[in-house]
Amino acid sequence: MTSEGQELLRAEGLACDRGGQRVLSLRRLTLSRGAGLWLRGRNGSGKTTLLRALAGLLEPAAGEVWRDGAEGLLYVGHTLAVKDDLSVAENLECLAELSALETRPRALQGALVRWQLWERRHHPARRLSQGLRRRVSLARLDLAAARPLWLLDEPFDALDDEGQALLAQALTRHRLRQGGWVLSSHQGLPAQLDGVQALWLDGGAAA
Ligand SMILES: Nc1ncnc2c1ncn2[C@@H]1O[C@H](COP(=O)(O)OP(=O)(O)OP(=O)(O)O)[C@@H](O)[C@H]1O
Repeated sequence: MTSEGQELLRAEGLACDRGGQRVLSLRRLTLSRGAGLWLRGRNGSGKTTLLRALAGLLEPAAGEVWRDGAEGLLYVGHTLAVKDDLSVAENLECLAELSALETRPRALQGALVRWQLWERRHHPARRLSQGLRRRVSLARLDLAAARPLWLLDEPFDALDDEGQALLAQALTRHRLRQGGWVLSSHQGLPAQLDGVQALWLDGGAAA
């Protein structure tokens, strides 16, 4: 049994190096169940580095990251892992399998419908615009309800207003079921996400 406000993620005294240089120092970051956190900062300020460290994909030079639960996390990187030769539906299934997410046909169908990809489900991904490719990548969020922690690198990139609204809905639903997320975004977040806590990174130190 989990309850609102219970800590989902904590990092303390974190320092990360890339190419032998210190690119991130962060005294403390916490995320509670039911909360979201928006990482902000200029290009190169360390948003991707921090997300990868929080996901356990990058070993910090110092400090500790603590994550709640055996239920795990979902990390969605900025690079679109969408394969040109696969159809929209095949790509989603492949992404779900790679992340060991739900792959039952009904769940996959529901995700395609929700992200308004159903009509294009047989199209090869090479025919998709960048924004539609981003939707294919993000549709896996619908299959990741059981992962309490989502870490998303620039998920709003290339999305039109409708795509942004779909993502905002997915993020809100996750908070309502007591999941939590950390995402980076250069652009302002849609109005549905007003009030989300922001953390500014400043290339080496977090404000
Ligand atoms: N593989 C790497 N080798 C060396 N330096 C790297 C590497 N990856 C990132 N860096 C450096 O680490 C710093 C932080 O990069 P990072 O990608 O985390 O920033 P970011 O805030 O996500 O940037 P952006 O807004 O451009 O996506 C930058 O100075 C970058 O040049």
